[in-house]
Amino acid sequence: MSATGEVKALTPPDIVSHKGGTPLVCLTAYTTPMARLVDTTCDIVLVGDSVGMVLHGLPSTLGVTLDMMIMHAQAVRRGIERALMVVDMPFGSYEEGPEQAFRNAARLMAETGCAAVKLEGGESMAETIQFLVARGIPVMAHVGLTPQAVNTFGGYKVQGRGNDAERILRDADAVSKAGAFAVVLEKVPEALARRITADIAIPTIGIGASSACDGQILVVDDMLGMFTDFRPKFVKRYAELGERAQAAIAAYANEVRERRFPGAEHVFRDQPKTIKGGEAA
Ligand SMILES: Nc1nc(=O)c2c([nH]1)NC[C@@H]1CN(c3ccc(C(=O)N[C@@H](CCC(=O)O)C(=O)O)cc3)CN21
Ligand SMILES: CC(C)C(=O)C(=O)O
Ligand SMILES: [Mg+2]
Repeated sequence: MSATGEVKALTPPDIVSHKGGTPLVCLTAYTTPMARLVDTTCDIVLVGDSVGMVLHGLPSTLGVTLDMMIMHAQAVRRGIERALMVVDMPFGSYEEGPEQAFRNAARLMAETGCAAVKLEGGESMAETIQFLVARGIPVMAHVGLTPQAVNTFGGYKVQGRGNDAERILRDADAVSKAGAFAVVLEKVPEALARRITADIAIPTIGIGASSACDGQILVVDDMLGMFTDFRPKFVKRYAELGERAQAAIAAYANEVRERRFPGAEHVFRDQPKTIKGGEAA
């Protein structure tokens, strides 16, 4: 807290300082209320393009637009005080080249107040990352399983097994040298995650990449048991909010059908009772 009572927000250099130290705690959020819950305990809040699958029912992240990301990021911004807020650049908004990436990343920052952007890709995106960082846009990279390339991979498969490990290592090294302040490592074998984490200068944030990483990230709806369309091996359910919600909805339906809801305490009468202070019930 500062003298004005404001909480100091974490910055990309604060995140880098965790390299090799206390693991970074990261979760997604797409709405103001969830951002408030996550902000109190997490270092990084990611407005992920997973929002398309989790909240909009899309079959992949490929249909997510920049306007969708801006709207969710604006909502999340209102719920954040302390955590570093990062927004995913959606498919098609950065791959053409550094200029396109800068134009759209600048829009994300200007219109949402986010502190950084995330984009998928390794060696092939190094030039773009360098271009953004040199112009004041902090970048989080994302290598290994990059979901926007699901059609190229032929599914959400483990990346970097066997001889393929060198490719992921080169990708992680390239984004680190290009100036990214952190890199998400998704669905890679533990030994490779350990090697990359030891080799590169920036924190590795794992999702399905073992505890060898410098931090962890999950989709918050997955770990709360609110998104049940698929359940990758790397997700641990810390709650079953989906089941709890289903049970509450069923209880409401029963009470409505049996005329037990609304009850006397939920009903307005013709003559309001005057309560002390003059407020009518
Ligand atoms: N809710 C949610 N959670 C995520 O982690 C997530 C998204 N959405 N959307 C964007 C990407 C997609 N990701 C995914 C999606 C599916 C699997 C998955 O089903 N994996 C299966 C095996 C699939 C295969 O081998 O083809 C698994 O059991 O891990 C993994 C990561 C990670 N991201
Ligand atoms: C799972 C994280 C890393 C992500 O990219 C997303 O939520 O879109
Ligand atoms: Mg994403």
